[in-house]
Order: sequence, then structure tokens, then C-alpha cells
Amino acid sequence: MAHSALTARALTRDFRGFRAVDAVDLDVADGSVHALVGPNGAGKTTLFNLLTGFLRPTAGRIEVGGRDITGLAPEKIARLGVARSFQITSLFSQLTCREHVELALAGDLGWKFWRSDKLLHRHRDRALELLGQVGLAGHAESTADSLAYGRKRALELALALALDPKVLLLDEPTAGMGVEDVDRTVELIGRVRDGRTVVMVEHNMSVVGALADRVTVLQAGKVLVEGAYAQVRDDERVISAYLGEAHVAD
Ligand SMILES: Nc1ncnc2c1ncn2[C@@H]1O[C@H](COP(=O)(O)OP(=O)(O)OP(=O)(O)O)[C@@H](O)[C@H]1O
Repeated sequence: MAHSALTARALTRDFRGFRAVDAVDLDVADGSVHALVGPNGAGKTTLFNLLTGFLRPTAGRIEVGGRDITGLAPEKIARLGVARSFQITSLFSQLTCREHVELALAGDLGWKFWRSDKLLHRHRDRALELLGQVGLAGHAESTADSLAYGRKRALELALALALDPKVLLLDEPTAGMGVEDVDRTVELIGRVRDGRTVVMVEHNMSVVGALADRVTVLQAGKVLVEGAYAQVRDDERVISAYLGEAHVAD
């Protein structure tokens, strides 16, 4: 069996008595793409935030490469090689794509944006290379706020890749995208997964089918089913969980 890059044991998170994530066990195999799916409110985002240290678990344990990271701060977890895609909306709309990636490479994404140009330019070549990898070579000097939505998401990915993570966590990488951007993003993730482990929360089942080696289906905070995509897709329990959602949405 492949080693686990990331594991969770009995991971639990309560919000004022409400159990959003309930004793979840997760084994993400080294080098795999592992999708977290499930109907709205299943606990996917909460689990994602627990795995990246943005939320503290109420109970349970998280390990990265066999090391206990439970309760560590997000920056520490990132330093251990687990990075999540940034939300560009919280960054600096007037900085260019290149400047964003230079900041990420300097390890200062977010706060010390007064870093000297000289220091940042040290990272220029690598920044341009990363922008090329995510299809933004022609947009290096465009400001973040001038980018179309799909390209903003690509920039987010470049920022996460700047940390050269062993484990890359993507929160709904294709959310809100049109078909063309979805296809481009699938192709992109297919490329950047090389040599890494990817965990993604994803609603679009064709994206999951195209990329994921393994799928964990959550429902009401618990693992409902886990397996290969084809197996999970045809599972009666999964079908009724989603049908239940469609019914609620009516
Ligand atoms: N900060 C919070 N305080 C209280 N309840 C919360 C909080 N965050 C999440 N929840 C609740 O926990 C449950 C799981 O939410 P979560 O966002 O993790 O689900 P999800 O599977 O990501 O859903 P979606 O697909 O709609 O994003 C929901 O019932 C939600 O209302």
C-alpha cells in the first residue's frame, strides 16, 4: 500500500454544540489526487480548514508524512509542505501577477508587501516560470484585478505552487467557472499534480472523475463512502445523499 501523505483520525469539529465534522478518518495516499465531495453542508469546507490549520479540531488527530500536526498554526503547516490555494480576493488588486508570485516566493504573501523591489526581483525568473506553468505567461504584468475570473483562479494556484508544497489543497478549484475555464483548470491540475499529493474539495463530478484517484464522500459531517470514482458514483448511498439534496433544493 502507498504511504499516506496526509491522514486524519477521528477528526471532529463542533460549532457551539453542532458537530460539523464527526470522527472523520482520512488516508490520502502519497502522490494521489483525493477528492472530498458531498452535498451542501456535509462538512467539506470545515474539514479542509481543519487539515490546513485554519480551524482547530475539537478532537482527533492529523498527520503529515507521519508527523503529528494537530493544532499547529497554518503557517507552520505550510512550512511542513502543506499549502492551500489563496483567495486572491483577499490580496492586493493593484499588484501584478508577477509581483504576487514574487511575494509568495519571498515567503511574505499577505503582509510584508513593503518588501524592497530588489529583494523581490531575486525571485523574478522563478515567478515568471510559475506563471508560465499556470498559463499566465502573457499576464505577468497585468494587475490581479484586471484578470478574468478563471485567470484569477490560475494565479491563486501559482501562489500555492510558489511554496512548492508536497501536499496541495484546492478548495473548489473550478467553482463559478464556465466550461472552457473548467477544462483548462482540469488540464492544469493534471500537470501540477506531478510529484505532489493533491486534496481537493470539488462539486463538479466530471472534474472529480477526470482527476481523482480516490474520492471521499461526506454527509452530515461523517464519511459516507470512500473509494475510486466509478465505485463511489454508482453507490446507492451516494446517489440518495445527492437526491436528498436535490429534493431539499426544490
Ligand atoms: N463557523 C461556523 N459556525 C457555525 N456553524 C458552522 C460554521 N462553519 C460551518 N458550519 C456548519 O457546519 C456544517 C458544515 O459546513 P461546511 O461549510 O463545512 O459544509 P460544506 O460541505 O463545505 O458545504 P458547501 O458545499 O455548501 O460549501 C453546516 O451545517 C454549516 O452551517
